[in-house]
Amino acid sequence: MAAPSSFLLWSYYGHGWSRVMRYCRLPGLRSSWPGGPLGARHLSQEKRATETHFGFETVSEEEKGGKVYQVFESVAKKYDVMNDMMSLGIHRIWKDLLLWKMRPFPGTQLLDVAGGTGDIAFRFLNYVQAQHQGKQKRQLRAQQNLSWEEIAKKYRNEEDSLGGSRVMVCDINKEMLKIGKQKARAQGYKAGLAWVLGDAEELPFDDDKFDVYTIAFGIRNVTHIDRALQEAHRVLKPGGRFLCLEFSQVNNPLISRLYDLYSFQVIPVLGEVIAGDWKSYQYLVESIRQFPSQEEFKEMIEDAGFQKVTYESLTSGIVAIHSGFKL
Ligand SMILES: COc1cc(O)cc(C/C=C(\C)CC/C=C(\C)CC/C=C(\C)CC/C=C(\C)CC/C=C(\C)CC/C=C(\C)CC/C=C(\C)CC/C=C(\C)CC/C=C(\C)CCC=C(C)C)c1O
Ligand SMILES: C[S@@+](CC[C@H](N)C(=O)[O-])C[C@H]1O[C@@H](n2cnc3c(N)ncnc32)[C@H](O)[C@@H]1O
Repeated sequence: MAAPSSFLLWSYYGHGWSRVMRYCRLPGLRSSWPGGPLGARHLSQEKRATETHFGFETVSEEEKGGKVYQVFESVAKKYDVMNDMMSLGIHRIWKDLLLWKMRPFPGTQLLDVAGGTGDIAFRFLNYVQAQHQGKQKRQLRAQQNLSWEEIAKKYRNEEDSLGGSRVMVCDINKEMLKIGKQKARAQGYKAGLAWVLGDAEELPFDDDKFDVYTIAFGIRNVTHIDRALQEAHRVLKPGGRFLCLEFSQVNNPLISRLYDLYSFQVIPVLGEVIAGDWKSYQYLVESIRQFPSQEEFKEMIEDAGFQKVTYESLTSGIVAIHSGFKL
């Protein structure tokens, strides 16, 4: 797993800086909050039930799911390369940090919602396998008198190499899952991994089923974030943990200004050049500005019933990891 770079350390400790500029300050880019997850209070009573946002566009709630589906259907093939290009690989460090925060134990049952092309799931499998192998080696060293057949058997047992841990990747988009499955085959991930097509707002699982629920860069795209959070709470076992990696609010004015310039001037261009898709990357940067701040999102997680809710801002608040427990 990659060690945090000096850039990351700079950014990691940047989260204490003052939050001065809350929203995008590029002229004409964002003059109002068109009914965001918390901003619905700006809409009339009548509109509140039906309207939401898709980037900076106001759309009906019925329309939003279809539009989000089209975005990820369109970007699926270029999704991984775009992430490396846009973030110069920094998204990998954020995802590693999510795993380090999770610290899964042997036997952890993980549900990765909006799991897309499997980035979190593969990291989870690498992590639990490394942990389990380390533990097995220590045990083998302690049991000096095992025969070589017994030692070889321990190494061969694929399921056992994960110590019973499993990850279920759930995503609403067939194309993203297709790319994820292809990657899993190519990289040799098989044991302890399952894929399911499903909506974060209506998860196809029983109550109290998972130890950990993760959602990385997914919840921003969901129409009813409150429903997705309630579903996360429902499917977690008592004692289970919710972890969300998502874009958040930058609190340093200078970095915020550069980040806005980069987001609006560079990212759609990269989208067009690499993926032939300006619009989807315009949606990406707009949807980031619509998402609630660290504190607002923390409140939403608490409203869904989670306790001990905390968050950590990374890279000056470009992203944050929120954590909560079902107690
Ligand atoms: C459709 O929905 C989606 C599609 C997807 O593919 C993915 C997602 C979900 C998203 C992810 C999994 C992660 C995606 C990552 C990002 C959106 C990028 C996050 C951004 C960063 C980590 C870098 C943050 C940048 C700054 C703090 C500002 C620094 C910016 C600059 C120095 C450049 C300022 C830009 C201008 C003045 C405009 C003109 C510049 C140019 C034409 C030159 C172009 C420059 C570059 C390409 C270099 C960019 C530099 C960086 C990326 C890193 C810079 C690092 C530092 C300053 C330390 C999804 O939902
Ligand atoms: C930016 S990708 C994140 C993929 C992956 N978690 C990662 O970190 O690279 C967002 C994913 O959310 C999925 N998604 C959007 N709305 C969803 C919903 N209502 N339920 C489940 N997945 C959804 C999309 O299909 C897409 O695969």
